[in-house]
Amino acid sequence: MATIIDGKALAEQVTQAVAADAARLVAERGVHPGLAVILVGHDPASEIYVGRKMRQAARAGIVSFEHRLPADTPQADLLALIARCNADAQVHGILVQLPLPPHIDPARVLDAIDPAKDVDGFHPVNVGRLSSGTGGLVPCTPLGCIKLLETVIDDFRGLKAVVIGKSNIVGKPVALLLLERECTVTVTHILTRNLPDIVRGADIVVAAAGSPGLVRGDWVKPGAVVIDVGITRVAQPDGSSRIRGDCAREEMDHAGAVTPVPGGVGPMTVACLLANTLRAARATSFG
Ligand SMILES: Nc1nc(=O)c2c([nH]1)NC[C@@H]1CN(c3ccc(C(=O)N[C@@H](CCC(=O)O)C(=O)O)cc3)C=[N+]21
Repeated sequence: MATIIDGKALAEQVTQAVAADAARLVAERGVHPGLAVILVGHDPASEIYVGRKMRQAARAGIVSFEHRLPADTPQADLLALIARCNADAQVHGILVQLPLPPHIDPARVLDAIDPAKDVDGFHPVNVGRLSSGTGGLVPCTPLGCIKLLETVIDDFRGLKAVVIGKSNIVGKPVALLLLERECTVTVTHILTRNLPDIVRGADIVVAAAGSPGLVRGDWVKPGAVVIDVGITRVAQPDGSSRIRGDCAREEMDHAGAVTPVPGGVGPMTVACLLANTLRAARATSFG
């Protein structure tokens, strides 16, 4: 039977470690870690995620500053708010929840965030640092994937990793993190030919296509480790809905280890946001 990697439990460990470090930062340096969370509009999923981030931040001793803006907020107003957060010494991390309404250019918004406060790791400076392996803030979901993998893999060197999905938020950065650990990395996507055959060669599979049930049991080599990043709400015949990942979980008994959905990558994303905020807060009190 495949090991089920408990993302919720690991996220709780990370959150507790952040809480301990945050308390020390307050006691020793008088720095209280602060996170600005900016939500534009009323996307129901975003409201839930933002609520979860603020609740976990509070548990870790991070002060959050919530900014809820109407869906028709002009881009210039959002940029002005970001400029104020950049200048605010109480704010160490800035998160602008995505997706943004269509009249706002996400690239302009991400460019406006001070790279030192970019706890999502989406600013071009941090993207560049990740690609050159020079220590910027790393996107939360990819960081969570690596921490989950580290619970079952000691030595990544030379392992074959196949990433499904090439987004800037997950696919590309997780591929870079695996490459940094000296995996042999193949990045695939929806137009990749013979995808099942490519996945069959993998020791590590990171499924981040957003396509529920895409990865079937016979795509996965016995003993492989499968990280399921997909979180899709799908309707059930009885009218209710449930969350599904990108992997057909019931077909993965022969895998070495798999992450569940929910309770896998999702909670780790939030915990890594807290860890990044603490890192950003710490950096301001040195040098
Ligand atoms: N700037 C920005 N940064 C983000 O990190 C970001 C974002 N925008 N926009 C949306 C996505 C999505 N995201 C999730 C966070 C937690 C769970 C999570 O905790 N999921 C639980 C519950 C799932 C459920 O019940 O809905 C789980 O998988 O167990 C999921 C998804 C962060 N995102």
